[in-house]
Amino acid sequence: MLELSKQFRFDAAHTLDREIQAESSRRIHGHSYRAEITIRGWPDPRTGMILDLGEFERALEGARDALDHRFLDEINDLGPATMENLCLWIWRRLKPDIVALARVAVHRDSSGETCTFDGVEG
Ligand SMILES: Nc1nc2c(c(=O)[nH]1)N=C([C@H](O)[C@H](O)COP(=O)(O)OP(=O)(O)OP(=O)(O)O)CN2
Ligand SMILES: [Zn+2]
Repeated sequence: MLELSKQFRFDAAHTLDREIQAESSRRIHGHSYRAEITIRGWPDPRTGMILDLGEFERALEGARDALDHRFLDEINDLGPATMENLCLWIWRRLKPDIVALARVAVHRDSSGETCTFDGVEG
């Protein structure tokens, strides 16, 4: 099998309830995120592609628009705006349009943090 990935970046604000650094985390603050979306499959013999990158990009646009320059706390079906929930949210958003979806990773490069979801729940 082959894997093909595409990325998009988004900047967003949130608050977070946590046990440590509670006060600063509860204040509205922002992060720069990079989402990396991976599909898995075999190229169509005629086109040589698993999925045309143009179509891939179009499928990602809606998710990016819904996250970029947003206050993540206001996204109803996200839950606490953690990297984990962002991964799950992006997966749920893309899966209906991208059948070959294999993995969603959310990175915060400035702090060296990554969360990855491969579609297996629980
Ligand atoms: N398991 C998780 N833990 C935490 C998450 C998360 O998404 N998943 N997120 C946060 C917060 O977003 C927090 O703002 C990050 O805090 P921290 O890593 O402590 O770093 P700073 O507050 O210094 O933020 P900078 O990214 O350096 O600006 C916490 N935990
Ligand atoms: Zn934060």
